[in-house]
Amino acid sequence: MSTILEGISMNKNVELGDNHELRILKDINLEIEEGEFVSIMGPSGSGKSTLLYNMSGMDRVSSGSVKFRGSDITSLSEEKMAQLRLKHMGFIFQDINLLKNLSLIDNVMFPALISKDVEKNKVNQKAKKLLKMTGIDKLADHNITQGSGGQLQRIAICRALINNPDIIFGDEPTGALDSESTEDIMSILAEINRRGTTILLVTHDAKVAAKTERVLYMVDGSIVAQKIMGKYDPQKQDSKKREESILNWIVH
Ligand SMILES: Nc1ncnc2c1ncn2[C@@H]1O[C@H](COP(=O)(O)OP(=O)(O)OP(=O)(O)O)[C@@H](O)[C@H]1O
Repeated sequence: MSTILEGISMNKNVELGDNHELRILKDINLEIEEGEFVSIMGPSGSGKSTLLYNMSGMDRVSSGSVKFRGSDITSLSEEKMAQLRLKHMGFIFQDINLLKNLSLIDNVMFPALISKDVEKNKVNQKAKKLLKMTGIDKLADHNITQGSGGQLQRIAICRALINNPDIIFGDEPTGALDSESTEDIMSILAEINRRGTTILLVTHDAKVAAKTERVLYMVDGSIVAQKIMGKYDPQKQDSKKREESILNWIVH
């Protein structure tokens, strides 16, 4: 397997005034392999989201570096970083952030239409295919007030997939959803991962982490432990057992 993303001695500090500096990430080294499905857990405030944003180039480390497929992205210009994110990365957040004045399918198409030289027809077809894959093709022409939280999160997943990203970053993508919608979203993400897209997500929920193949645990700005679970196969494995083993692992 080859490494898609590598963080090397990552530190993130913020100035709080009064000559006081908060160390949010402390010398973190992390490799994510192509095709992996990894979750980050840990107590509130331990630095999970900050790690995700620094690994994805949405934020910049204070020292250390991040490599995407072997190339250092730490010192890319804002414009080059934005291009890299647009072409190679997809993002899904707890706060879904869809555009109000666009239909749901136009929201999905939006990141593709920003790029130059795209054929709107092709993008439309791709968006329709994604809506079908996530089971919400009937909602294409609706607006965001006409979808449930779970449906809108599927739209957000389609939007994250429209440019065929190599890696998807999720910050609590199921955080605002009920347990049934959480299961649906995790099944969709597992399918996307099976088709080859790498996924790195932050979650508080052991049920969600149970569907991933490696769980990282952060405390106070450091990764203090990791649990290698292997890929989840719903035909062969009991997700409840995986969830319990994660909860036991966290306790111990
Ligand atoms: N720009 C900033 N300025 C000041 N403090 C910050 C900043 N960004 C993050 N922090 C602080 O850094 C710590 C880690 O934040 P982060 O959001 O990464 O944690 P988290 O583990 O994702 O938390 P949660 O699970 O509650 O979302 C928190 O104490 C947060 O308040």
